[in-house]
Amino acid sequence: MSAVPYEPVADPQPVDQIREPRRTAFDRITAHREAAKHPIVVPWVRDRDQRDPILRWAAGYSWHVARFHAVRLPVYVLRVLRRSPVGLGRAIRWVVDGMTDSEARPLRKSAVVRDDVREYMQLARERNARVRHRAVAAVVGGVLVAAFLVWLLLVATGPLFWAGLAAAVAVLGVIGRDREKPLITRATTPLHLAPVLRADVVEVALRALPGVVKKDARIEFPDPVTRDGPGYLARVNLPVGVTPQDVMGKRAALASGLRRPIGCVWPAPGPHHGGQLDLWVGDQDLATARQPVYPLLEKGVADVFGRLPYGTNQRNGKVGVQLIENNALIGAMVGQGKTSAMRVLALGCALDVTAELRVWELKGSGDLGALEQLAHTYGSGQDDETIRGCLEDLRAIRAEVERRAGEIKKIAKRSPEMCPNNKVTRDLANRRDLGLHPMVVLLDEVQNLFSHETYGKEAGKLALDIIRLGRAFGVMLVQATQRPDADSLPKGISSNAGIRIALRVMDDYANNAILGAGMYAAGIRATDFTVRDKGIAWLVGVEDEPLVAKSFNITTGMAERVCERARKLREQAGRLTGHAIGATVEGKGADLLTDVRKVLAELGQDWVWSKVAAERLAELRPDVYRGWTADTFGAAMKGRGVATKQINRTGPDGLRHNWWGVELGQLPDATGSASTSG
Ligand SMILES: Nc1ncnc2c1ncn2[C@@H]1O[C@H](COP(=O)(O)OP(=O)(O)OP(=O)(O)O)[C@@H](O)[C@H]1O
Repeated sequence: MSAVPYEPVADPQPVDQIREPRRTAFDRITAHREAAKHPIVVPWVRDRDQRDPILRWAAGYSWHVARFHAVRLPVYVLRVLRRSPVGLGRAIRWVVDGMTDSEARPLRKSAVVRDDVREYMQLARERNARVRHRAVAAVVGGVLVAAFLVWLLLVATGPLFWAGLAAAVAVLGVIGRDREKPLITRATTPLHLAPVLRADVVEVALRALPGVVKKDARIEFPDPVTRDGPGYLARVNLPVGVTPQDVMGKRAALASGLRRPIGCVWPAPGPHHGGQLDLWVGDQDLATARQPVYPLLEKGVADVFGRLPYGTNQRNGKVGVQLIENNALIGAMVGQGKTSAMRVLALGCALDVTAELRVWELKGSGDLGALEQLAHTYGSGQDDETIRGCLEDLRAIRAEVERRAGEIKKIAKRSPEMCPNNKVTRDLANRRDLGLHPMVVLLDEVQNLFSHETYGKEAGKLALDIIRLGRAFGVMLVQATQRPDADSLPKGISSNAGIRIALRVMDDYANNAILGAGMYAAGIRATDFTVRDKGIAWLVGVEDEPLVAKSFNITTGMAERVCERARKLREQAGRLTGHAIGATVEGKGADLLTDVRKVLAELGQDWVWSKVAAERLAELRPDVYRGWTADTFGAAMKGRGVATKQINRTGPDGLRHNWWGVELGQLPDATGSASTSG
């Protein structure tokens, strides 16, 4: 940082004695010229993502209201009929009362009792004048009513008569309505509307925080409280020595002082100095506020090198997460939305056809099952077999990181401009020949891996190596855990994760284990979230400052839809690999291993080269295997746990070749127990 140049001021003055300069017309014009221009059309009308949900809501709301009242129409008719005689009585009474000036009658009586002739005469004159005016109005009204009755009884026939009668009854029903019981039932009960946030309310709430603001300490509002998105922003200069973190640590007490739900109250450091607080108070609790739908649900693709859609913040603004060159750790108590948070990131990766996904959901719930159709490796379960599969995959990924490091080194030597800082770039990732595409490894309920008696230790070491070394080479680990303790989450793993996401956690230990040391003390507390706050998390490492966001709520059905679209995109781009190819085969009602056995039986051999197998499979079931190459076959077999190997045999051409293929002995036996080798 360069030093600020110092030039002595000719005539120094203490600043507190300088008078506020007078603003000239030029100053004011300049201020307007530099002023932020308000948009001509309100932004939500132009933004499809905001406009469509509002229009959809308006249509849905109108439809609900229309149906609600249509069903109750007969009840409304009965109510009006019942009240119409009362209405007739009321109308006659109004006329009589008006013509006799009944409202001033007590005054006239009082004047008579007091023998006050002058006052009585005065009141009598006023009554006569009033009654004269009212008589004119009554005559006009009476003529109109009489004309209406003549028309109704003598002229109107058929539907016109009934319509006229209904209108007359409706008017009388409305006049005779009971003030306690409305004629029309409400179709909705609006939410309690939050009161406007005022500076004095904020000040009272801040002063009431236990042990934060001393009595008589000054609290200032540099700007007036303003409307900011769906809430209010109060910028506060806290008393000297008090920090925003002191307030952030007492969010629940602050919410109590403001008389709002805690999910509406979001204090954060202000932009100008260390004692400034930006208090944003939402109209609605973040847990219940309406959220835009996942933007890539129906169309669009993502880029792992850019920001992947994650969710929305308190202001309903979109929050994206940049995974490339990062590793992510997600932690929370059971059932708060860890897997959903992981899934929303995974869907983004799925929609980048270049990204290879390796998915290990180590609970066995199938929550990430939608990704199976496009994942290079996939496992679901907490049994030893799945954990071992995951470990083997980590070994392969570790080796892949090594290979990529060598590849990058070669490229950097050959043409340094292609990989600045010795890192994978989008251009390098797009080149298939280099194999430097993004590789995203999802490990859900990772505590089941790291605390495994046999495989846990090695898995922890491999994961740590991958986290430390893989970033620059496009390999990223996204892990989720519900137990961030030392046994279940090796220390280096949490401290090396660049992106940390904490949904509701139990205590400060878990909070800091996921978000990083000191976060709880700094007021970044995922302990403040309640059971209702599903999907809401503190995110660290996504922006310069920690932020709160709610992940897009994606149901299993939505995830399936997105993944089906992603699989098609990958098929078109020829980017389906490994397990996904096997899954596609199964999706078309075939079983790869059974078909390979058939091919071997047809050939009368106990081995087959991949190239030959691909051709024979395509003849066997063209709808499933058409277009397969030796590589496709190798990847698909690997996805089924059978690695191809080099087989040195004489072919039908009489020549000997050492090509890749599989042997019958490698295939799992009929009972399904794998006898994998190679
Ligand atoms: N962004 C969200 N908005 C609304 N509801 C959500 C959101 N994210 C998750 N949920 C709800 O929270 C519940 C739990 O989600 P999820 O299975 O992802 O949690 P989890 O922490 O992985 O649970 P477990 O510990 O049991 O695996 C689900 O019913 C889901 O609908």
